[in-house]
Amino acid sequence: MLEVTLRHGFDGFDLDLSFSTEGGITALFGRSGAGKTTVINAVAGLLRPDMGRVVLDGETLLDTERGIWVPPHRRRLGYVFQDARLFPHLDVRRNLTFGARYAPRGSRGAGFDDVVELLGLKPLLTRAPATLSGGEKQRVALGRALLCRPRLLLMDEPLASLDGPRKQEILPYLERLRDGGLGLPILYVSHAVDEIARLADRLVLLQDGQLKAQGALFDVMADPAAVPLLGVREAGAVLEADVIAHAEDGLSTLAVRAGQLELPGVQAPIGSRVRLRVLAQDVILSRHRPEGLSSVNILAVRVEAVHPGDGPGAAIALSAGGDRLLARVTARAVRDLDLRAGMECYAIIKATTVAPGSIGR
Ligand SMILES: Nc1ncnc2c1ncn2[C@@H]1O[C@H](COP(=O)(O)OP(=O)(O)OP(=O)(O)O)[C@@H](O)[C@H]1O
Repeated sequence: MLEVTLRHGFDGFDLDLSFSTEGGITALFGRSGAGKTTVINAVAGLLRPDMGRVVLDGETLLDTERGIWVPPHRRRLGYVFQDARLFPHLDVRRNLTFGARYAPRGSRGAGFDDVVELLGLKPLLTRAPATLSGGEKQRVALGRALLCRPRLLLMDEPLASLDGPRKQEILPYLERLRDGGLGLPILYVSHAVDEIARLADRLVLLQDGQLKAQGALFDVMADPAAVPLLGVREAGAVLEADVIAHAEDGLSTLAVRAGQLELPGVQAPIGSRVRLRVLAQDVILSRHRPEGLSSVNILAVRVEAVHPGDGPGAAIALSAGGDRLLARVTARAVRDLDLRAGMECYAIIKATTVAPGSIGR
């Protein structure tokens, strides 16, 4: 749907990359200064790169070789930035209808009522921006962007200025947007791995202006080569699970491909599908099925690859009945357990976080 090739130099910084998306939410991840905003600006038309090509749904927005450059206001893109940038003198309703003015005549997409419903804006319509919380402001900014009926939504760190609880408040709305059938592709910049693990369908990893990995979220998150980029504490697989039962003691049973897991604090209803984030540092490997452990979350796995790190650690790519997992163990454990590709062993999962929502489109 979106193809991006860019080359651009600032003093002391060179951007040179190429990636494509396939709809859904594509997260652009990289540490500060990796070039994420530069990419967004080039796609938006706010930056004219030295060389590049941007094609959206078959329409060329930029092609430096052929001298094509569509100005920003003709690109039909929506933006949501870190700060909501609402018009302070207009109430929420008028901020929203301002967006609708920019919708091309006859364009298809969500209408006012749909957007108000999707983002839960009804109680806010008569409020002034100054009276809204940060999360509420971002919901209005998102609504305004949707009402322009863009072909692509660009979101640059939309949650970065929010505190933890406000972030949690807005995430379900972004999930609704992803799953709600609008079919609007989103390029989503973030340097928060938890946010990306929860929201993204695809992941593009940047470092120092270069592309380091791109692909389906499940694949990139479970790729041992991505560990240094994501950070050893944040790296870990994301997988889908079906909620099967909730027990009275607070544990819920979830099914993944390789078996069942018992997890606390699962709010999602029985029958729903959730995302599990399993940090690499929360996976322990054993050659034999362990017995008498306090953890009941043990899956039979096969070692796919052993990826030594620069330090004392190693990342181990695992297949759990087709789901991908990632474990981080010491180089000494690799030797002692004689971990090799193809080996069958057991993964003990110490902890996971659970997010509602479906993926796998
Ligand atoms: N207009 C500019 N002039 C000169 N250098 C720039 C300009 N814009 C960006 N840069 C440099 O390009 C590099 C990438 O910046 P960019 O804002 O794209 O990174 P980022 O990944 O979005 O970072 P952050 O997460 O901190 O926002 C940085 O080194 C930055 O200083």
